[in-house]
Amino acid sequence: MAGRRTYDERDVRVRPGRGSRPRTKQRPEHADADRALVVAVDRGRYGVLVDPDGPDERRATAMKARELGRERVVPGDLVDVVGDTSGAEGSLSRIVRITQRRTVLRRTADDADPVERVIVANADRLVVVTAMADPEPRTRMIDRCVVAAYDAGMDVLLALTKGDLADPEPLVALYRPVGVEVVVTRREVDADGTRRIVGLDALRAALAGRTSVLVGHSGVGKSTLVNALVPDALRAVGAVNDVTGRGRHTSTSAVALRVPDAGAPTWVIDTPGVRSFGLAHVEPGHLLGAFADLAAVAEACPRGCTHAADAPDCALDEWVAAATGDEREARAARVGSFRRLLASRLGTTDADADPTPAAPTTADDGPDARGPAGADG
Ligand SMILES: Nc1nc2c(ncn2[C@@H]2O[C@H](COP(=O)(O)OP(=O)(O)OP(=O)(O)O)[C@@H](O)[C@H]2O)c(=O)[nH]1
Ligand SMILES: [Zn+2]
Repeated sequence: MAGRRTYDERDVRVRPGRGSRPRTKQRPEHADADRALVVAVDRGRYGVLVDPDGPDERRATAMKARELGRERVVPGDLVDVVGDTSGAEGSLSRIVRITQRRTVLRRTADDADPVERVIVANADRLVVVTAMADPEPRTRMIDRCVVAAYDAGMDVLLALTKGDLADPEPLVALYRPVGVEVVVTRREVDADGTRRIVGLDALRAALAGRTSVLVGHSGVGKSTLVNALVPDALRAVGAVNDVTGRGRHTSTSAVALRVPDAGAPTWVIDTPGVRSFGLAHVEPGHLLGAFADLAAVAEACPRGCTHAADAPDCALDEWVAAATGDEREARAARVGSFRRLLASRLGTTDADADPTPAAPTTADDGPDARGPAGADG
C-alpha cells in the first residue's frame, strides 16, 4: 500500500476567501503560520498540538478560519494555525490550511447522510480490537474493517483481546493470509489478585512509530488497552475536553493520544462510537491492489472481470487450478480470502451486524453535525 495516495472530497486546495474582503499581504499564504496536529474535535473547537513532537510542542485550541468554509478538519489532520498559538488559557488560534492527507478513513454513510464522511486523517494503520469471547468475534465486521483500511491506504492490525477466554488460533489462521498482522492480549491474575494485561509489549511494538486508529465494539476491551498503552489517557482526554469546553466524561469524538515508551513518535486515535466504515466508494480493483500477488495474476483476467467467485474466466481460478497439492490449497485459501473481502464490499446485508442501536457519535463539527453515525451497514 505504501505510497498510494488517496483523495477525498476536501483533498482539494483550499479556496482563497471569496467576496469583497480585501486581501492583506498575508492572505492566503499565512507565511507566519505554525504547523499543528489536530488531536480532538468538538463542536467547532479543535484541540491541536502546535509544533508536534518538536521542541516547542504545546497544546492549544483552534477554530476554523472562515476561508476553510465547510471543509472538515478531523483528528490526525496536519494543519497550519495562525493567531494566538501560545496555548495560554483562553487563547484561540485559527486553522487556515489543511495539509494534503496521506490517508483518509471514512465512516459509513447512513440514511440521514448519504455522504461517507472522513473521520480520521493520516493514520497508517487500523487496529481492529476484537475479543476472543464476551462478546464473540464477528468476522464479517472484521472483514469490513480490513476492506475499509486497505482502501484508505492503511494496513490492519488485529488486536485479539481476552486470549485467556478462548483459543485465538482459528482467527489468526483466517486473517494471516490476507496480510493482517495479529497480536493477542490476555488478562492474568497474579497470586496476590493483581490483574494485568499480557501481550502489551508486542502491541506497543506493532504500533511504534506510526499513527493507528483503534476501533472495536463495546465491551471488547478497547478502553483497557488504551489505558494500558497511554497511562494518562483519561487525563489527556479530560484536558482536551476542558479545552473544548465540554465535560470530562462526555467526549464521544475521536481523540489522538500519544503512546509513551514506544521509541519513535507513536499515536493512537481512539474512535468511540465508530463501529463501521464506508465501503460504498470502494472499487473492487482498488481492493485487489492490497493483494499484490493476486493483482499480478488478475492482469490476465477478461476486461471488466469482477474477480468474484462466479466471474467467468477469472484468472484467479486458473491460477489456483494450475498448482497441485499444498500449493494449490494455499492459492485457493488466498483467493478465497480475497473473495470473502470482496463479497463484504459488494454485499448489501450484514448478517452479523450489531443488533443494538449505534451509540450517538458527535465527532462532527459545527453545521455538519449529525446524529448517530456509527450504524453498522
Ligand atoms: N477476561 C478478560 N477480560 C478482559 C480483558 N480485557 C478487558 N477485559 C474486561 O472486558 C470488559 C470490557 O472492557 P473495556 O476495556 O471496558 O471494553 P471497551 O471495549 O472499552 O468497552 P466500552 O467501554 O463499552 O466501549 C471489562 O470488564 C474488562 O475488565 C482480557 O484480556 N481478559
Ligand atoms: Zn478476475
